[in-house]
Amino acid sequence: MAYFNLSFLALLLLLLPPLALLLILYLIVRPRSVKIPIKNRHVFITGGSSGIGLALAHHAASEGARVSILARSVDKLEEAKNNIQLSTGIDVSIFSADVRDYDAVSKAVEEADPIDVLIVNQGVFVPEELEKQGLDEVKFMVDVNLIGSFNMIKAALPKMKKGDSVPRSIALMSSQAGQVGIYGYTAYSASKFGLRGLAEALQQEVISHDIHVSLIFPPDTDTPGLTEETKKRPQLTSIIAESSGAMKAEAVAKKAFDGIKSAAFIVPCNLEGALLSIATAGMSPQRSFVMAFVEVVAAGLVRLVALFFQWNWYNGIHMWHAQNEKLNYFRSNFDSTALSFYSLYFGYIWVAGQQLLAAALHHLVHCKGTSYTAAVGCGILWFFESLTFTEGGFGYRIRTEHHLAFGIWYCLRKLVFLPPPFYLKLRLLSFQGIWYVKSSLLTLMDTGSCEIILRIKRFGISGLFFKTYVQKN
Ligand SMILES: NC(=O)C1=CN([C@@H]2O[C@H](COP(=O)(O)OP(=O)(O)OC[C@H]3O[C@@H](n4cnc5c(N)ncnc54)[C@H](OP(=O)(O)O)[C@@H]3O)[C@@H](O)[C@H]2O)C=CC1
Ligand SMILES: CCCCCCCCCCCCCCCC(=O)[C@@H](N)CO
Repeated sequence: MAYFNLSFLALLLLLLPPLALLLILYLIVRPRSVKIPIKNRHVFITGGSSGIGLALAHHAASEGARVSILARSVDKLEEAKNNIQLSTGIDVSIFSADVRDYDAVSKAVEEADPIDVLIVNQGVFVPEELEKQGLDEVKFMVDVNLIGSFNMIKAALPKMKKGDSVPRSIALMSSQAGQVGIYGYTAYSASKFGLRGLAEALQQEVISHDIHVSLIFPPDTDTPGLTEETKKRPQLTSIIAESSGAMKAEAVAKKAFDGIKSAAFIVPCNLEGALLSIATAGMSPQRSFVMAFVEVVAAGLVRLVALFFQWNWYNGIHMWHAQNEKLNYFRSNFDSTALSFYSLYFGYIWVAGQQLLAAALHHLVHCKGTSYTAAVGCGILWFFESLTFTEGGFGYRIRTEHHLAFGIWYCLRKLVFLPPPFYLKLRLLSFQGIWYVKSSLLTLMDTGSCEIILRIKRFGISGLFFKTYVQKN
């Protein structure tokens, strides 16, 4: 009995602090939780003719809202209007305006019904390193994403304040790149970080009018905008952005509306987004006492996870540059016709030396017999290849086997000895592999002094291999 009482007491003592914290948070979180209705309300979406905005419009219509969309292209607006009407039977009002043009935006708001839910979603993104990017593009992103949002909100606010006594919402489409700066997104991230300042301050200004601000943070989302973007996105931007995966526009729209309806200030869209939101909670309001509890309790741990992400990203950036340096070295050496064979020859010796050194170091550090043998084996194969490169058949026989052995050894080495990000390293590896094959072929073709016969031959179960036979004229 006494034993039971004691353990009961211990349990109570253990539970008391978290329960007390929950209670305190329940009492203090501000602004208070509120529900924003969508059905029969007027939802106005900028950038509603494409991608996430279009998915938001569909979603709002399917929940029985009256929907208006604003964008520049009338054709795209008409098409969106017809699509939504066809699938939901809801009539959509369309407004053609550039958010950068305050007068045009005011006119649209004037013509529209009073707005209950304003979703400022328009956005443009042209990723590039700042050094290469034109200032016109920087200004373009800041103008459309940030100043355009100011124009829209400033135009809509007076009428929104005067509405009936039902809670209203202003939602802003940010991006996970608006929570953490990402390589290639200096201007884009800045424009989206700007929205956060706008939103935090605005919430304090409009709370007394029962208007509630939401900030939505999607990861990469499959939209026409993203398709365009990925055509010119720096490889590193993609590698880092991929840490958060990709979503469908409909899924983002669903998360966005869940957030808007519960008047959440921060609206993450996936698991990484939830982590990111806890890591960057800062001084943002939090209406949910449960989420507030998670933020308080998990803060230290999530910060640690964030630092691991940074570790991963900076390693990726470092490796990418190292790889690029090698690439440039070979490229510049391959350019000259006379030197091309020799540079390839020296290039291989150089790599062979590297491999042998790596193998030796590896052995010193790990003392693992098998990987040592494989590594040395590969190194020797590299070396042989470099010696026999200009001799024709022999070199290429070795090359085939060496590629297989090298590939397996490399994968094993990456898998066993180098922890995350495995996929990142594999990417760089395949990048390197493809480059080796491509550049050697290109060089040989460039010289014009040799005849190339490219044969694809199947080796039993080992798959497809490229064999190149070179003969000097
Ligand atoms: N796709 C993604 O990976 C992610 C996107 N986001 C954000 O989501 C939002 C929507 O992106 P997404 O759906 O991919 O983009 P899309 O390019 O597919 O669509 C953009 C929409 O904005 C409109 N628009 C663009 N410029 C203006 C302007 N100056 N004035 C008025 N309307 C304009 C476009 O119409 P028109 O050209 O006719 O004007 C279109 O309707 C953006 O704010 C973006 O930053 C956030 C995270 C990830
Ligand atoms: C505790 C820490 C957890 C960290 C998880 C971090 C994941 C961050 C990835 C950032 C992805 C940015 C995508 C931007 C997409 C976008 O806006 C463009 N496609 C343009 O539209």
